[in-house]
Amino acid sequence: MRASQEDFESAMNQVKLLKKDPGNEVKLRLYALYKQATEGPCNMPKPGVFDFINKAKWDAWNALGSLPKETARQNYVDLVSSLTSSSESSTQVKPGADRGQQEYENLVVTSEDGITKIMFNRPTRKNAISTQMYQEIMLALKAASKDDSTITVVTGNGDYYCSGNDLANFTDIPPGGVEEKAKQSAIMLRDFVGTFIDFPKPLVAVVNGPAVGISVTILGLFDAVYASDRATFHTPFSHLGLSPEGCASYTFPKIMGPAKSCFSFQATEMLIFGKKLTAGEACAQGLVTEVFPDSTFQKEVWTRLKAYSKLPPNSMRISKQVIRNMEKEKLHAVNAEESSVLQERWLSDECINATMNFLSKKAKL
Ligand SMILES: CCCCCCCCCCC/C=C/C(=O)SCCNC(=O)CCNC(=O)[C@H](O)C(C)(C)COP(=O)(O)OP(=O)(O)OC[C@H]1O[C@@H](n2cnc3c(N)ncnc32)[C@H](O)[C@@H]1OP(=O)(O)O
Repeated sequence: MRASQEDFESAMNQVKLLKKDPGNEVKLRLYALYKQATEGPCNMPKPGVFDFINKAKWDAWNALGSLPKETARQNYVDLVSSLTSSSESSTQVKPGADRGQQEYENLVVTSEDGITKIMFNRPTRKNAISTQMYQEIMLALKAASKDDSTITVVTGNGDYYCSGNDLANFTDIPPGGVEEKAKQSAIMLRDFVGTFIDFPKPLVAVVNGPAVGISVTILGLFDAVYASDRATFHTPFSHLGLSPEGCASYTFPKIMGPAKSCFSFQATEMLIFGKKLTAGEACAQGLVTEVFPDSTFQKEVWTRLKAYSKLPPNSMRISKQVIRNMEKEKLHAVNAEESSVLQERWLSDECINATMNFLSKKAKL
């Protein structure tokens, strides 16, 4: 069932009654979804760079791209519902409380109905993963592995699931120079992927829109992947002078390969030639569990997840161990090898030129 006009209006009223200021990121998101739901794609001229407030609003609305009005209305209702429930029955997880520091800057993490939801929250950058965001995702996963929830879900805010590594990560060079940056990044990447390999509870990706790069490769480490039919799956490593990570060099041929072969041309077409798959194609290849029409995606997926979250948690955790443990050692070895190969790749002319072309706006995928 989609959110009706009545649900939408009721959500608008609830926003006015919120006891706690939800913060600027969420307010911008509410604004953008409201505009998209009522007027469709952004139709305002872009404000000047010094008109900060209107520029931020325009960016947020424009970032929703061609998201259908009905989906925006549903997302608005879902967001308001998560805000009202987080201030009432559910817990808005604040890792800062554990760490004695601030909340996540690039994620919205909520825990409700036995499900911890980790939502990428940089919609104006298509949820590209900055260095800080890699750290926040690792922290959020570690917290989720110990909390009371039964299932952990990863999803994206806005029209994208995630556009992969933030290419601006290449510009933040420490005093030790680019070699030092590559070394630190390889360690970070290995730890990041390792957190997914070792994650002890059922881990589900709710892929709300296009997914790129590392956000695609790590899907092979999830226990279920539900995708909207707007989602696409793209690993343009050769276009960027890179090579696969996230254990995809091992998991993708295994997932996509025909039963009698140790090799899969579908996997190589994705990982070497950068072929972008539609959600339907990714499902046919086994990378996606099930595809849903975008208009009913959120409703159907969350109804199903809520039912799954009521299953006995220990049984689910043990089943995951039984299914995954035999592979863990191999996955850690693959992860170490992929990270070490990338450490070299990041210093190559092919990678540096491709990254600079993107950052100087000469090229997109
Ligand atoms: C020295 C070594 C350092 C290494 C550090 C690495 C650390 C770990 C690495 C792990 C390995 C990961 C690999 C990958 O993930 S590879 C994939 C990388 N991703 C991309 O190449 C995507 C690039 N983005 C695009 O091509 C397009 O933006 C996209 C097709 C995703 C969307 O296009 P669209 O036209 O719809 O939207 P915009 O381009 O206008 O996007 C809005 C703004 O967001 C910025 N953006 C989007 N994606 C990224 C990104 N991945 N990195 C940085 N910025 C991104 C985009 O530039 C727009 O910004 P402006 O509004 O300022 O123009």
